[in-house]
Amino acid sequence: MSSPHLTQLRKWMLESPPVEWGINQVRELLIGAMRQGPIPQHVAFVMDGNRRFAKNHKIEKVEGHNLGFEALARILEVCYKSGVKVVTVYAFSIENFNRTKYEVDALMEMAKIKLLQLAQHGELLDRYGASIRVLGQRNLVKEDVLEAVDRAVDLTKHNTDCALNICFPYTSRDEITTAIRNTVEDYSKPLSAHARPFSQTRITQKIRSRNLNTSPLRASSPTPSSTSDVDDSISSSTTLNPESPPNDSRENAIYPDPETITSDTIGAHIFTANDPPLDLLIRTSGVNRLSDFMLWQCHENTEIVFLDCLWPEFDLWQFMPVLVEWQWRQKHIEDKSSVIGVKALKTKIR
Ligand SMILES: CC(C)=CCC/C(C)=C/CC/C(C)=C/COP(=O)(O)OP(=O)(O)O
Repeated sequence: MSSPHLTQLRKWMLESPPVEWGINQVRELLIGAMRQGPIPQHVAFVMDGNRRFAKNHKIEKVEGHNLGFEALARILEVCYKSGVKVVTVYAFSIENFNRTKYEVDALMEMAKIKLLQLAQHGELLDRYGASIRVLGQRNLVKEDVLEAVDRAVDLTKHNTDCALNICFPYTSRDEITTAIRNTVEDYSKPLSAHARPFSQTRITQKIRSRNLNTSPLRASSPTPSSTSDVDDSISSSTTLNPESPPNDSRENAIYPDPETITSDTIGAHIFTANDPPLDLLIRTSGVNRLSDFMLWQCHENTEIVFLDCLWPEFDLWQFMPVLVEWQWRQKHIEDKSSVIGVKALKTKIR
């Protein structure tokens, strides 16, 4: 039998109700088995290889992207059912604007239609309590697409158990730059009277001034010290009068001290600030690069996995071995840290 006939026969068999039922049972069983172990809380996907898949199957590029969307819907179900809380996907890189107008328009149209479909006929998202969030440069997206995207976000915002982060249009460098810009903006604003942290110096001055007025030990009070007004969390341009209300005029303004900026400060401005740390990042299509995705989120224990299959082919069967390996490594990390913990305890006891 010729190959197209074989493909057709295979498709027909796989789609027949008893075979489909059997496959679904096996899927449920495998997901149930995976749930017995630790589950990554945050998984990211670079959904690569849609056009190559289209080329291999002699279909339109746009059809390849459509099949890519179906693969996303399938794997979302697997992830949420397994217990993953946040899924982040690279749907459109800022670099993708360099593709032909035809393809960019098709991808934008797809985002518009599919996201609304996902949110409106929300069996999948509502079943798992998942909300849609869109991360990226909104100002690069046309108004009509933005409206649809915002509507999809709005329709699912009541869901708080899980999340689908759609990076669109996104690059990590842009995300990090935005986070730094926002941090600088925050640090350029004077602290308002109520937002000011308790300054050690200010408190000391206040106590001293009270003592000067009321304490019988006034004469023995130490003379005002030479401590500066600037403590370790704020910087000021003038000396504070402890009794005067803080004044936010330009010259009296107190600014947050840039020395207090840490990676946590920048991290709090990153798009995924409130999400669990990224446990697993998977890229399909045999390309071993991050392509400016999740550069900030990848930490010392993020597992990065490159798979050869093309994104439209990606399903539970490709995901499961990755997850099992992640669980195995997790166990290894836990064992290692408990050995270190025991060693540290023994050293302390000695
Ligand atoms: C709105 C939404 C969530 C859409 C999801 C649809 C989807 C899978 C989008 C990915 C688009 C994209 C640029 C994929 C990369 O494959 P490629 O086109 O670079 O393929 P290639 O590597 O074979 O050239």
